[in-house]
Amino acid sequence: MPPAGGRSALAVEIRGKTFLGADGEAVRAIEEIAFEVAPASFATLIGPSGCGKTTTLRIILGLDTDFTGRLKLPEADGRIAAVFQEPRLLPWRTVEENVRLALPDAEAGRDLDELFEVLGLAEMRTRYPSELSLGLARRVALARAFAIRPSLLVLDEPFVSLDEQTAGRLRRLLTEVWSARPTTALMVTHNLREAVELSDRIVFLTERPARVRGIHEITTPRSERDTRWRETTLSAIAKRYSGVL
Ligand SMILES: Nc1ncnc2c1ncn2[C@@H]1O[C@H](COP(=O)(O)OP(=O)(O)OP(=O)(O)O)[C@@H](O)[C@H]1O
Repeated sequence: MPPAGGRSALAVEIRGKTFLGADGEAVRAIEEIAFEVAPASFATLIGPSGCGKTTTLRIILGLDTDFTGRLKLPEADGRIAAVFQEPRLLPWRTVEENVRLALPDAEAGRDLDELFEVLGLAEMRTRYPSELSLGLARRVALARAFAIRPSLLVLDEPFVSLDEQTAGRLRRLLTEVWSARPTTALMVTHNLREAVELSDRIVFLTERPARVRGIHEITTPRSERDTRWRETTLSAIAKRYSGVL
């Protein structure tokens, strides 16, 4: 149990979510998704295309309130940071300005040297988004998310559309920056390898309308997750959840 008044888990209980489709037909996106993410741990949501992953994140972010169920955020008045597939940087602002704009006024002058350093952005602070590759722009989006010291970090496919080498480097950077500033994190991905590398807990969803198909816990420290461990873990998961690879 967390101490009274301290950080608590993210608890998600979505008992139903229905959209009204363009033709007026009801589209049941989520049937029943319930899971928890322990304080300062990293969880991943994985499931087939169109099963309701982004909808779940939008509900958690408060962008969609039309659902049945309830949510418990890690801190009632805590900050939530979101990293989307598109880095969403302001093109007329430098890298540093883009990151600082996310800070509350009282923290506007805060020292961000270490954060830029750990994300390999120290030399990029005066660049503009148009001068950055997608991989670099995603690093800036990560810097902006961590800069606000969020109590909850939500990531929607942050490595999609990158070549494997760039994606691998970004995953390692995320592990490093998150390990130095652990916060309760929930990521959506299609990529099980990515989930296995980063997560403490993987929540598998079914086809739409989404239900939780199973929850896989990973207790091996990230520093011990070498190639051999990854392959063994992936095949154990594939055996248990056929069709997820
Ligand atoms: N605004 C909307 N209006 C109608 N239907 C919607 C709306 N948003 C999502 N849906 C439908 O709800 C279902 C879940 O969508 P969602 O984007 O959450 O899936 P996803 O798991 O994130 O998909 P992907 O893996 O392809 O990113 C899909 O069938 C989608 O077409």
